[in-house]
Amino acid sequence: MELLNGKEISGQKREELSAEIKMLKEDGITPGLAVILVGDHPASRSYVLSKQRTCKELGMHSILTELPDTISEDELLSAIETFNRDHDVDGILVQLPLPSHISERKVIEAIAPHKDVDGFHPLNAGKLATGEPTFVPCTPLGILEMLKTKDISIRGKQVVVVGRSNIVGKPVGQLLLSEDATVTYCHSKTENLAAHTKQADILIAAAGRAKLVSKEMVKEGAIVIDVGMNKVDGKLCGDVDFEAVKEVAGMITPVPGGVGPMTITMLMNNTVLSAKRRKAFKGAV
Ligand SMILES: Nc1nc(=O)c2c([nH]1)NC[C@@H]1CN(c3ccc(C(=O)N[C@@H](CCC(=O)O)C(=O)O)cc3)C=[N+]21
Repeated sequence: MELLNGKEISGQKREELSAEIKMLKEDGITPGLAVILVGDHPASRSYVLSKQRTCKELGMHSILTELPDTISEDELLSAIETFNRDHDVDGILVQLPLPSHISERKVIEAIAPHKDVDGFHPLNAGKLATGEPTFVPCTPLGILEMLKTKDISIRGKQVVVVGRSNIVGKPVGQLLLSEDATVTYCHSKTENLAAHTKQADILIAAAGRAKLVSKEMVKEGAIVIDVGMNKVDGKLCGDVDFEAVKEVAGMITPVPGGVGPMTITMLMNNTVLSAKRRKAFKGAV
């Protein structure tokens, strides 16, 4: 078994990004990311701070707007609109989840699609589905980056995705389909889950259920990617029973230190991509 070390793979990618950022800055463009955090959920705050720290480390410009959870939907929408108009902001991220009185759909649709570095806007989701170049959600992109860095072949391989969320499950399947994988989606209503997961050359667990994937569900030598972020007894725990599954998997991502760091790196990647488009546009006028 080989460990797929997200921290290490992230480090290489961050060096590449840092060089690109340096070049953009020489041309007078500093990639800028605006993050909006509503409320003070401790986990959300810690993720957001980690995004801010990474921006700083890479020499990017970062803005954090913190709003109380009593804010109205309209006030949040107008904060987004301000960043839509701000020419120094290349990427806008509204940290999810949002308080229940605010519609996530409306908020995501308010972000200008060309600044939607999360890739959550329906226009960008549609482009991913039709195979047009677009902002791809950061976790799926991070998973692809890991597989490519490790020279893991995707073409013709059986990929099984457990989970069908709009932010991970659905887009990761579409992304790997565009890389010529054969993709199966499983979810909470799937009958005989293990029969499907046993077929996987690449198994992606993104269901949000601690230790859902047991050793019996994994084929010998499979690549196992764990997207789970569950809190169990105050400890972070993936969707895969790591200690057992590592005995059969060919490669496996740990939690923490696997997909999480890759997600943040690809958020930086998408913001740099957006800044490069800004530069191309600036060059054209
Ligand atoms: N609009 C929006 N975009 C997001 O991308 C988004 C979001 N909302 N809401 C919440 C989720 C969660 N998420 C994580 C990213 C990195 C780690 C991460 O780096 N985790 C580390 C450490 C975690 C720890 O130790 O607590 C690791 O896995 O090694 C975790 C979680 C992004 N999200």
